[in-house]
Amino acid sequence: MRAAVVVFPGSNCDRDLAVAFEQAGFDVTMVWHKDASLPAGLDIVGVPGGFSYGDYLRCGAIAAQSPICKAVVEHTERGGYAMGVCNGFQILTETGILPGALLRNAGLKYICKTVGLKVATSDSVFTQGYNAGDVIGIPIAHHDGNYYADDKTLAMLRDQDRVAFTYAENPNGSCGDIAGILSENRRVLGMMPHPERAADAGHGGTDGAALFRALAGVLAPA
Ligand SMILES: NC(=O)CC[C@H](N)C(=O)O
Repeated sequence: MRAAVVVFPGSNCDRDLAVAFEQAGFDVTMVWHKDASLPAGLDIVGVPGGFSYGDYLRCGAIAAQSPICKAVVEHTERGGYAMGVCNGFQILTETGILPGALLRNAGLKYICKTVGLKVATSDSVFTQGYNAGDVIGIPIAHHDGNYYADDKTLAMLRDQDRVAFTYAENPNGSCGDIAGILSENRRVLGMMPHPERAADAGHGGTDGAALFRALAGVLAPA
């Protein structure tokens, strides 16, 4: 199984995401933002957290214009799997791969703590290792994690069962307590909390590991 992790100037969770993929059994290739293509035979691309391009303009806005993001868009348009964590989620919304936007936290402060995350659907390759309704402990670390979408988009996400995770206690003002969403074909996940920071006993929590294990279970060659 092959995963790629995109690296932007300012990414700081790229290695963590790579290790989480590796521990689940993926071979991982790091891909630089200036590369115009993804490795052949890829099973999933990870867009990591961090401060791409210093968060200038808007978090993820400049990264979304990079050569590699054009390749990520094409990969998802072909039905390829992708997941974006934190800044990666911001980038996926800026590319238009996922709907909505991440605004400044309602309290205008950077928040770094472990939060209770409710699994809203187990119907995806990312969340099938959990039961809907499970509350898991996953760290957040962001100042722009306030998910916004207009009412029509929120209704569509709910109707299509595309809300992956909600916050048990909303830390940032996100519409509908939304912490993570799925694409229409359920093959792209964007989430603000960091499952790769709770994927190993050394992290102090392992609730994120089931996400990577589930992915590996589905994407493993038969
Ligand atoms: N951990 C992250 O990816 C941070 C994302 C972004 N720089 C923010 O603070 O909102």
